[in-house]
Amino acid sequence: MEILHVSAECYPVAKAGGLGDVVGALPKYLNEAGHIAKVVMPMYRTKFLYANQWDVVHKGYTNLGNWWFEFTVIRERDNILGFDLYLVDINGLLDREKVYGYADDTERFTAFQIAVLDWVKDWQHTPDIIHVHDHHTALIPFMLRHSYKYRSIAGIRTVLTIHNAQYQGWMGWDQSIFIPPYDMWQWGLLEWNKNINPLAAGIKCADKVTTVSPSYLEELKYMSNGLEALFEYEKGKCYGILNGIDVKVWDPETDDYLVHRYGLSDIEAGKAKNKMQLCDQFSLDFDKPLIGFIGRLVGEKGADLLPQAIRDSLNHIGRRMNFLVLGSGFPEVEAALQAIKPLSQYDYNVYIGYHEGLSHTMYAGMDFLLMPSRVEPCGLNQMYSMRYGTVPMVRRTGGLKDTVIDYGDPGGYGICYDNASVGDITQAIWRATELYHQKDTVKQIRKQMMQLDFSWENSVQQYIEVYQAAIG
Ligand SMILES: Nc1ncnc2c1ncn2[C@@H]1O[C@H](COP(=O)(O)OP(=O)(O)O[C@H]2O[C@H](CO)[C@@H](O)[C@H](O)[C@H]2O)[C@@H](O)[C@H]1O
Repeated sequence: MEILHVSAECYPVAKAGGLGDVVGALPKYLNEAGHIAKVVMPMYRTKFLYANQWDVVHKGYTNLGNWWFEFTVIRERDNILGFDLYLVDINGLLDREKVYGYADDTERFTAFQIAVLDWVKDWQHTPDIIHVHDHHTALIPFMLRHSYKYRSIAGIRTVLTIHNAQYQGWMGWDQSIFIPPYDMWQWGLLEWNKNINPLAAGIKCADKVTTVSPSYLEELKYMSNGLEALFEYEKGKCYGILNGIDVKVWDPETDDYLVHRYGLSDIEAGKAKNKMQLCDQFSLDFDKPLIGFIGRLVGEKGADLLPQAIRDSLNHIGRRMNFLVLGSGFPEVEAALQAIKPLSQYDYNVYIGYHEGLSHTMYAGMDFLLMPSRVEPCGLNQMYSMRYGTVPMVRRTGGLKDTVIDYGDPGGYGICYDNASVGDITQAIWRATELYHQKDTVKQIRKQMMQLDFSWENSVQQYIEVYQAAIG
């Protein structure tokens, strides 16, 4: 089978979050399973672009409403990612450094999707499946099926994976001219609540829809930012498949970002060295448990609860632990986290921004990773932390519920709580502080977590079954 992934992110080319990790790994493991998987994404101006060799494979001329533009498709020459990688260049729209966050994101991603379909239409051969990810590429199933100019390729099957249903790419009907002329009888497929809703259109039009964990699929039926009824209606074609992690990238024995690498045989010494490095760098106290947070500082991740939970812990549990936060997002959350810094007695620090290398050192050097998410479609951080022997402290939701068992339960290894509230987080922090001093239990938990299998092999088989079902 040949599968073309269309995505806004792909690690290490461009990554803003977990979507990049998944699209950087899944195709590689599909190829290893004997299929042909390729990725096409926008040609942002990132380091990866300048560091590698490319061939031009296609040049096209097309339009977004009244605006006509040229686009170029290039392919990475040496297959260094383990799959064919194509980038689409559209001057004026995609030639930016960041993935998202521009006022014209709707134009950027709609033009990207049109360019991709124009290219596929003119390609010498067609893939069996076009696999799109999140709302940035979710108009493709509609356009492929109903825009007149893609009639010759309308038979290609489509799969949509939802990594995050909070963001849906809403467009006003005044922007409908962006979509290449289509069968007007089908306008209802684009619509949801009086707007064009690309994610909803993708759910309606894709042959199969997947979410990134089984629990998240269930949750979407009663909590999906307005799409609840649609998920209930379309449940027959939806599948929940837990993400894997790229165990080649995320391996404490070989991780290039780590100065002190370690494996199962020297977990304690390895983690101690990494913790020492973090404590030196961020003026923290090595002897106290180190509890960290890595991620986008947004409501979904429960990041707004962190400042109060940290303050309450330091005030009420006592200064028996350290905190280190890495992330960026809502300015008010960033400011509230910065405001704790002057109160630190060598037990709190924060790095505002995105830092891939630091995240790896943190997974290795922390004792605990806090994830108080309100919504967590799958969550990769908890799986990375376990692979690095760091105990996850998660709210029971979505993929967190599917991957972490409380250490108080049979076979358990993590710390779990039910509510995204300051009280529950503080209680979990207290439990972590207590657990930290049970050295033998911690050693045994670390060993157990590092041996858990979160590799892609299992999930890849489930994707293959979904593709086969889509092809019929
Ligand atoms: N400031 C920072 N510096 C360095 N690295 C940072 C960082 N902030 C985040 N990261 C990294 O970005 C990734 C975040 O992945 P997640 O899966 O936790 O969340 P995200 O919400 O982006 O993904 C969505 O898609 C993924 C993939 O399907 C789902 O797992 C998830 O639940 C869903 O919300 C991790 O690799 C993390 O280390």
